[in-house]
Amino acid sequence: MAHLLKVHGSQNSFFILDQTQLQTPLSDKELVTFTQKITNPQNNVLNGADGVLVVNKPVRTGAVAQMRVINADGSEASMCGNGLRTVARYIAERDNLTDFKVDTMNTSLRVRKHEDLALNVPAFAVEISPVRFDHTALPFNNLGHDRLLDTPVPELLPGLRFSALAVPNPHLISFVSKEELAGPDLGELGTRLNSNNPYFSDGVNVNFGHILGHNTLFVKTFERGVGFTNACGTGMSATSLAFALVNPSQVTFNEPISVYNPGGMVKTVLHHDAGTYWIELIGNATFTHKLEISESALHQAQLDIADVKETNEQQAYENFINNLPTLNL
Ligand SMILES: N[C@@H](CCC[C@H](N)C(=O)O)C(=O)O
Repeated sequence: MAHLLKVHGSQNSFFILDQTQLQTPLSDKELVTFTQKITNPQNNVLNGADGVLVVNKPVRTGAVAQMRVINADGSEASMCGNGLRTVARYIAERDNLTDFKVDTMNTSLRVRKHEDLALNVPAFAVEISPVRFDHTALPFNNLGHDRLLDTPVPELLPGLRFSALAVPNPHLISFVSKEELAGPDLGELGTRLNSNNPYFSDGVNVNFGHILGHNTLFVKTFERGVGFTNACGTGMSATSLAFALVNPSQVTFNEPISVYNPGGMVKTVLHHDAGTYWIELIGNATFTHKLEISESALHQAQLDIADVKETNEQQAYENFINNLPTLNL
């Protein structure tokens, strides 16, 4: 029997599949088919998910494992911040570690166990880097700019200003009013830029940030390969850095920023060392269910789940979010 975990970070939900525990790892084609099926809520496996996090053996010296991120539509992302926290916890418990490195598509990133976010809400801190601003890193084209930093871009949406950061997955960010946050713009722009369009040829994660105060933000994300999500870890990290660069008087580096999102709250800490930006993302790593499935069912993407066990961690997470301050949004 193979084991899967259903997990979430700020209710950005995933299945974790540890390929090192299988007799035969899934091929890339099998991973795509399996992900598209198990994440689809209509297939009734725990209401689907935003993606599958695949754990493999490390590929770089110094890392203890590799994480691959398969989005719900089968595309592969270079990074996933909420997902990395849950994979960090999985590996920490599997290998009895507290501070180590995990390979992602472009680089190895440091992860470490953090004090619990609240009673019985385990938390991890993960490095988000490298950060790039140039249009080749996203990539974007045909907008008449090499980089966007609080730049009006009427081709995208008249009246809003945009910043673009790769961390290293691509993020487009705009700081908006309460009314704009609640309106249709995010869904329309996210859908347009993740379909065939002249600007973002590989699609882009679109984040609307709403400033709540000093070092305090709300972020809502339309995620590439997924659609609206409860939270996007790399999106909240990129939006935190854009917040500091666009509104320097409202942000202190090296001190936690509280980032609220539709699924809860995380902390980010901005660093600027030797001319290089990097971000620490701190938040819950919650395991909600353990599942068993035969290896042959996995390979054939047959969702014959042999057993599902609830972990009882979700209640503690819900207590945590019920105790967050009420936001006037
Ligand atoms: N939700 C993730 C980001 C997942 C990747 C994204 N869909 C992409 O294609 O870049 C996060 O928590 O960072």
